[in-house]
Amino acid sequence: MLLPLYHAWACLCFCAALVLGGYVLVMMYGSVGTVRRRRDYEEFEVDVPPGSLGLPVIGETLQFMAAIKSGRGFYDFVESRRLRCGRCFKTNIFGETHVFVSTATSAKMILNNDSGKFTKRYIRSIAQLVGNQSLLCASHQQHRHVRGHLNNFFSTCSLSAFIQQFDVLIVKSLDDWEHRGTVVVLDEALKITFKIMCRMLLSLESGRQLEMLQEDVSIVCKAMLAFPLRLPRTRFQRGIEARERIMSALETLITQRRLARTSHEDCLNYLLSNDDETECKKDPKLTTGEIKDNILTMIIAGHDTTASAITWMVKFLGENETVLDKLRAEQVCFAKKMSGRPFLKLEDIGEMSYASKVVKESLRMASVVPWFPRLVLQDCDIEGYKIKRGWNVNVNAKSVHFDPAVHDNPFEFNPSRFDDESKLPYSFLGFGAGGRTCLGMNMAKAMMLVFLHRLVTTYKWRVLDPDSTLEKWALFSRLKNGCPVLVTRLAEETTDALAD
Ligand code: HEM
Repeated sequence: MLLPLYHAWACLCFCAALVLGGYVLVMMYGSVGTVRRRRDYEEFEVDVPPGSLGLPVIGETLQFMAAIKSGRGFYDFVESRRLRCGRCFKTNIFGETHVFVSTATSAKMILNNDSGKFTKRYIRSIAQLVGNQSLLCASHQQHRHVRGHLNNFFSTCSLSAFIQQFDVLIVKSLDDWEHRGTVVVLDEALKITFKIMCRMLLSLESGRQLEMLQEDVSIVCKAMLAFPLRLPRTRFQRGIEARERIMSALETLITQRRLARTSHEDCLNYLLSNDDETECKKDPKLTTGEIKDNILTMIIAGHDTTASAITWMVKFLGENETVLDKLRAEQVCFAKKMSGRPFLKLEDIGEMSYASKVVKESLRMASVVPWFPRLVLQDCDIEGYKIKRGWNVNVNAKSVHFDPAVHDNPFEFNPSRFDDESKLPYSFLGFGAGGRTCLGMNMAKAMMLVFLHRLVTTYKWRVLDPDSTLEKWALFSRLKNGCPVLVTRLAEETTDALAD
């Protein structure tokens, strides 16, 4: 998840390296002919994955940057090499060897990590922003400890308490869409998911405190894509300052909660309530530092991803009338069934069979987190090739999602492909897999389902701009145009007809 960020700031280094690159190239190899011989030699190595390491120093960084700049995203870069070299290939980006794998079997081996040969990449500048006790940066031991506590909170029973709150918030947010006519879905979804995350984590719903937090989180997110230069007014330094403000606001909130001993229905309350329990040597409570770093991590990891996923889902549905009709029929029937009961419950979500497949199919097609980077800790074999310690291996989720050998007609938006429960394991990687599977997976699915239910039973919409260009240098796969749609309220006769 962090590799794209690393590449973002590394691109600045790269520009400087470009100037030096030509010089170094000539100095190191003397002539272009020598460079060619080196590349030819690499291609004939038998036991390492195929693929070119490109030019000395700069590798294939130029091509990588061009793919990202094109707006089609990094997938183009990976896909052209996959077609040429096969499902396991190597390249060199920003001076490091990267191996890309795109089979469900390799995904299983790397993400499950039973051999302990892989670890999530640690990037110092990211750790400075989210905190080194964050799940994204913690050591193996600390990760297990923090994850254990958070897993308990994210269990189904906590989710059940939040469904109604999601629903109230979504109904309120969707209420004024019809008066606006044109709505940019991504902008609206970002507001909704930020509020939901802050409600669920800290019981913050509105007011100046929420606005300030949103501003600061956005500064931290932008800093993740910046060159990590700690000079006054640099983007990175502004991110560090925003982090400090967030930490201090969380510190105040935690102190107030401890002093007042008031109870709230939120994640912070859950983590602090462990304060009262007898100290357990095996699994001690989370420290204030761990709590603060991970609240920030969850806001960052949860709101942008879910908002992007919602946006793609609205686009795919808007462009696939048959699927939308089938979904609307399911949801309108459902709405009639629960008439008299104003808000949704966890059990309702469990009954939304087709809608759940729509969510899954949207995540497959969108591949919001397109690849998962890991660092190789020991030499190993993948797909019959030798992989060296210190290399990066990337599980290329998007290629698995679009592999015709795994998913029939992969470019068709067809939720019914998930009717068959016995699908190849690890063929759907929308939330990752193994010990690093998305912590908020169930929560994200629930948010998407509640949103979907309210949207399709209240509105019809038309996608105004079908452009699928990706936002450049965004944290996740986000639509550049944000998906503008024209919204109109559904006529009552339509919903009545569908329910009959
Ligand atoms: C549709 C929305 C979401 C998508 C597509 C998504 C996707 C992912 C993926 C693919 C990973 C694994 C990355 C890897 O293995 O390298 C991940 C990790 C993570 N996600 Fe999500 N996520 C979503 C929503 C959320 C939400 C709502 C939260 C809120 C808690 C969240 C918190 C996290 C955290 C903390 C991690 C790191 C887990 C760890 O390393 O142990 N995500 N997410």
